[in-house]
Amino acid sequence: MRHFTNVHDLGDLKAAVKEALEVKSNRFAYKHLGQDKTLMMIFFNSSLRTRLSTQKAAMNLGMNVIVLDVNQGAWKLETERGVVMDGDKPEHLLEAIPVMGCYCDVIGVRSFARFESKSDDYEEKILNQFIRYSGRPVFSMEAATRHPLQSFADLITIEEHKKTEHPKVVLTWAPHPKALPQAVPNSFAEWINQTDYEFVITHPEGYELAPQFVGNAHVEYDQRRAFEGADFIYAKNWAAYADPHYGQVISTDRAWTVDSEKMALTNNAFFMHCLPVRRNMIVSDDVIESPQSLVIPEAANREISAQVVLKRILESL
Ligand SMILES: CCC[C@H](NC(C)=O)C(=O)O
Ligand SMILES: NC(=O)OP(=O)(O)O
Repeated sequence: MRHFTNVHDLGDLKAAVKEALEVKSNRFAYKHLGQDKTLMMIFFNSSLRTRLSTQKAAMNLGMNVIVLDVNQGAWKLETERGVVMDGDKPEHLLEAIPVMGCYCDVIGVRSFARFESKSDDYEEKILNQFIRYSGRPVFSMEAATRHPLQSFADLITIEEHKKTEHPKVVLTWAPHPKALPQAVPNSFAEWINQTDYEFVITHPEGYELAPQFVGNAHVEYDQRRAFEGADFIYAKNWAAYADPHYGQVISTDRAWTVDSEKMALTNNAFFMHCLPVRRNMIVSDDVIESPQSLVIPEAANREISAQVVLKRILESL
């Protein structure tokens, strides 16, 4: 595998999950793969889980790791070609990217949607420049439209905990005071649509995700009806995608907060969230603290999803 940016890069998902569970049970068995190889992790945005789990995965594989927070310590980067650089940005991405590629063997990039241009975001303008100009294998640590390392960890977690072969999985919007990217819900939908689960997406009108990600999922505007009989509840906030409200918060209705009363409508469902989560906006304290909450094992599986991705990239070098 050269690059990892979406579900299709992993090929057969059942095989990928099987490999992940093997790695999970013997995670230090592959140190030879990463010997004398360097991972460079580049962050345009904040991170806790991705930063720590991906570094841990690289160390499990014997890799050296360099972490760069672009907006803290590096030069502010111009990303637009053709701009006269007489402002506050002393360096262009088109030099910085190949330079960074000189110092490593594999590059991970986090670059969220900027909500300035839907086309720039949905064409993955920043991530694709790293793929085009770094000369190295590149994987997404959450880009503008997807978060594949998270979605792979989510799938591993569901496969580890499902009680039926074809569980009902519900992706529910929940309120948040800030305009958050569509990357996590897009990616979760893209991955779950590749499974044979029953998949329902529920959100207020106006929060429809891009059709390419919704796929064959059933969209239900009545959250309570969506929760009926569910086996997994995956909560996440996202800003509006549809024009003219792209990137905007059009609701902070806390009637959509996931609480025990709503969870009682489900088939004793597990609760999932990628974290970080705003308690009592997205989910009530008692639900995220309940025995049905998988948020911690879900976060732990980020080390495993990253290790499988890095392992496959190293095997292809
Ligand atoms: C993993 C989630 C990262 C980011 N969350 C925030 C709070 O910016 C998001 O919603 O995409
Ligand atoms: N879920 C996730 O990617 O968390 P961070 O944003 O903390 O990396």
